[in-house]
Amino acid sequence: MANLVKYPHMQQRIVDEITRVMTVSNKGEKEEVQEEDLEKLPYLKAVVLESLRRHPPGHFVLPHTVTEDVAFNGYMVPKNGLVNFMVAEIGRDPKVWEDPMTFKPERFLNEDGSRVEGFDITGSKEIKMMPFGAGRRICPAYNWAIFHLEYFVANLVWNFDWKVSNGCDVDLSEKLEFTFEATLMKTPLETHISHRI
Ligand code: HEM
Repeated sequence: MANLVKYPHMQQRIVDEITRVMTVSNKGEKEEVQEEDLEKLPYLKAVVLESLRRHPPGHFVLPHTVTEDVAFNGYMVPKNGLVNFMVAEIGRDPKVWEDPMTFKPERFLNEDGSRVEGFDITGSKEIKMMPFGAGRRICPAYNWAIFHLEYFVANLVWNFDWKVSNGCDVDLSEKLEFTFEATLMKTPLETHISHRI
């Protein structure tokens, strides 16, 4: 949501995309964006994926241990050695992502923007980002979480216009909160919200 407040053209593109697939009821009321509508909203999905890449809620997965000595890329990880993964760094690797620090949802879309293309969040073919981990211990709720992110962002933006508060800017810098193992905004988001008619 912070990126959609900072970049109003992205917020508007989601609204336009929803407008194309939604109907207004015969009472003139807006319908709620439903689960079955979400698959017709590729730009919305791209925004959610880009958020998970650029601002993964956890910068690490749960710690794992190796059950035997493992030689990997010239390193030896001894049996029972604790291994963690730099989730945020993986998603911001300039060797893999062009202009990685820029919030650019289009990177997940095909050329004409009609679908999310060539990307597998489970990392079963290749790992370019892993906000939910990867492999056997991947977050079992990853599909559920993505569905809820799409559902909430769609309805929040469809019903309300989110703008920066007077005199404020959106600061996207992060702070790690080890108590909850989560990443929070260093400066909490302040917005002005009005009903979208
Ligand atoms: C955006 C939301 C979420 C993110 C980014 C996320 C991310 C993660 C990550 C990184 C792991 C560790 C994977 C690993 O160790 O390799 C994990 C594990 C797990 N997550 Fe999530 N998660 C999310 C939402 C949820 C939700 C909503 C639930 C439950 C309703 C959930 C349940 C679990 C469970 C049970 C595990 C442990 C799996 C295991 O150790 O086998 N997660 N999640």
